[in-house]
Amino acid sequence: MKKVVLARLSLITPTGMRTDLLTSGMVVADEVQVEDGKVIVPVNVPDGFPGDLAELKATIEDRLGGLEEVENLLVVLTAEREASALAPEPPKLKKRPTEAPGRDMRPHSAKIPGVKTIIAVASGKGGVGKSTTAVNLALGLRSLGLKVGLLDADIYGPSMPRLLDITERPEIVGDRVIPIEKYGIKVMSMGFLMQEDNPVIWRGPMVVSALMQMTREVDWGTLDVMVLDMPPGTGDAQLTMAQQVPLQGAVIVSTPQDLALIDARKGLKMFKNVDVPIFGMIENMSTFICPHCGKPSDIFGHGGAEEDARRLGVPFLGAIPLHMAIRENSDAGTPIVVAEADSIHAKYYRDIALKVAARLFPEEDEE
Ligand SMILES: Nc1ncnc2c1ncn2[C@@H]1O[C@H](COP(=O)(O)OP(=O)(O)OP(=O)(O)O)[C@@H](O)[C@H]1O
Repeated sequence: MKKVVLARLSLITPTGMRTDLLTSGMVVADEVQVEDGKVIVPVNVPDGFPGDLAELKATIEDRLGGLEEVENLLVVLTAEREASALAPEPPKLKKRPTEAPGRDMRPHSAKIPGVKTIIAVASGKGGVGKSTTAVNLALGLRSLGLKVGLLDADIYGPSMPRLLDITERPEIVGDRVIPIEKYGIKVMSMGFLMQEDNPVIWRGPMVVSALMQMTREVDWGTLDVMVLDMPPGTGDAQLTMAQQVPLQGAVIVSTPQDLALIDARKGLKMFKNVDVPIFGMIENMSTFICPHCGKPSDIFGHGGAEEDARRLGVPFLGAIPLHMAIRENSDAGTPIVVAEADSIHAKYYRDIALKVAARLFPEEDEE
């Protein structure tokens, strides 16, 4: 079956290219996944690709979709270069278009059907616990009775398969991917589509079209809120995501160390530049609680993010201590908000979720 798929791909020469998809290296045979009628085709779009991405995707879908054995097909466009360079309409203006704004002053047209609100969880640098925060925040929002989706857009190292212990692959029905449900939330991650030993996505920033596929071609159903776990950092890929996804707001995760705070400030600036409101900063790994004696120690200093948030005029959403139980539960794929729902740590996350929900749904708060 894979041979037939590859043979069909070898017959496609994209407009403006001299050679077919396989010869040009745009499709690498080992990266094409074929399993029980499910076919995933990652396409590496080269720098300066002369053709039309939508047309290319449609051609591949057309040629492969006609095969009897292909039940589900997903064509994922990826690129080695700066994501912004491949944006469908490269954003020239820093500010979003202002025509037909909603009551939150964001354009209606950009909304994803069924998805009421989207919030980004971002960090200025890697390893500060952004994904752990995103997943526990999502579950905290769920515990408030909201319908929640979690989109792992951290294409450099998608962590949701590990943090939520998800090993199955999502179903593809028609041309829509069905997100995986875990602990009452709907989850989608590039990590679900890629094999661990086949790190196609890690090679470089993903093109915007791949993110668009994850937001718009996934069957999210009805969501009150989608939590978007952004890639760490403030580069072009992140900026493009912040521009292309209709975000209601962003939260920035930082550790108390100065360096992380300097990076966090870059994150704040990035969202401000594209007119996305900052809901606030979260200080992660703030105080170390000794698992033996329960004594708190401020290993990295404490309160850095809180002071910084005050200075920068953005809300401080809360501090999460550095605690073994948080890490152990993360590693076991059972986030602390569900694993130890009555613990003080789960409460910290739920308190943050409450503040975020109050910003997302202010009108319901007023009732
Ligand atoms: N409050 C905490 N207490 C203890 N361990 C934590 C805490 N927050 C995160 N961790 C641990 O720190 C490590 C990094 O966390 P995580 O993967 O969430 O970071 P990240 O910022 O998303 O990383 P990356 O930038 O690599 O995507 C993980 O092992 C996680 O379990």
